[in-house]
Amino acid sequence: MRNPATPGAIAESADLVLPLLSPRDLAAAASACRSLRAAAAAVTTRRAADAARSLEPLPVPFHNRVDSKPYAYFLYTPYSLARPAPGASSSPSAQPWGGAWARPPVPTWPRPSLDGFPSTVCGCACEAGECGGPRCTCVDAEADVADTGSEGGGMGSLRECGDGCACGPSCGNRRTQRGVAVRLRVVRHLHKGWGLHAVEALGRGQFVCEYAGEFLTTEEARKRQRLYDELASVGKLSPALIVIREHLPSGKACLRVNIDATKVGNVARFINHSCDGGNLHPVLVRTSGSLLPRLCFFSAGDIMEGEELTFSYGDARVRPNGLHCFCGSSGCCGVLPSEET
Ligand SMILES: C[S@@+](CC[C@H](N)C(=O)[O-])C[C@H]1O[C@@H](n2cnc3c(N)ncnc32)[C@H](O)[C@@H]1O
Repeated sequence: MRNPATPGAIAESADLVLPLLSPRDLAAAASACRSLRAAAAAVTTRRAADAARSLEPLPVPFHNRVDSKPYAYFLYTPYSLARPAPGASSSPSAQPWGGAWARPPVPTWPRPSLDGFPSTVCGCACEAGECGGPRCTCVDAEADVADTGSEGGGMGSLRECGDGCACGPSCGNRRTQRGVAVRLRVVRHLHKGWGLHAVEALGRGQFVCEYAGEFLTTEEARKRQRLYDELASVGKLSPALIVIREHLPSGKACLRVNIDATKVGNVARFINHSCDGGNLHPVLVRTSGSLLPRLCFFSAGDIMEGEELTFSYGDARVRPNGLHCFCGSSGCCGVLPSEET
């Protein structure tokens, strides 16, 4: 029988356990012995190599020339998750990240029901290649953005095929459903924390990523926002809770969607604010058969290799404890817009 105290046996067990640990617990384990220190260092290196932990078609590495943080810790989801009902099993609290075993790329298809509601079975029955065309019932003639690269500011809208449609994963009317297919990296900034950058040049109107996280009720979103504001004001947290409001032509809010990517999210949680509107165009995507819309980002214009990806978080309301904005744009308000809950 193998001696469980030999370095080989320790390394084997470490590879099962260490990827589940938070950075603080990983550091504690590393201080126990030499073998664990080496195993923990390897986990850190692998975490820094892919923020998306093989859950996207391409890896998204961290890059830090500012301080010694190798990566940001959070749980990854490629698509938004409905928050479990009170009493039901809660959202995951740990997820293996940085193990030596090669995880087979997770298929981005079929996606689970995005909003936790049973999918209504409406959809199109187009012939192959006809989805998105004039006869496709998934296309909304009223939608204001066929041109998702419009630079007019505001939020665009788009309709895509979904669960109830006869088409499959390669359908041309599912541009936002195949994960992050452009090369990105997460770069450390001196004053803004992490930021998301393009590693390749992007053309205008290209799909970049969805803003994925936990769908929250408004009550829960308000509760979390209060806590996040407190922690952010003392520099202990970079919150990533976004509130989307859709308005009726009358101007009255008719739909509010809260997505929190702070604890569970995807690469979009690293997108910083820019007072000039940034280079990303937010688009609400409705998928046939799903009740909740998804927030997706398209490039608002041509984007250069290496450029930081940003969008406007909203209008800055000057609050005494509002965070300082470091977007660097010529029209910078000086204060980061904060969510009015
Ligand atoms: C959605 S997160 C963006 C990623 C974040 N920088 C990080 O390190 O995880 C939003 C937070 O990023 C920071 N941030 C975003 N845009 C900023 C800006 N223009 N100036 C200063 N800080 C910014 C603020 O701390 C804000 O609460």
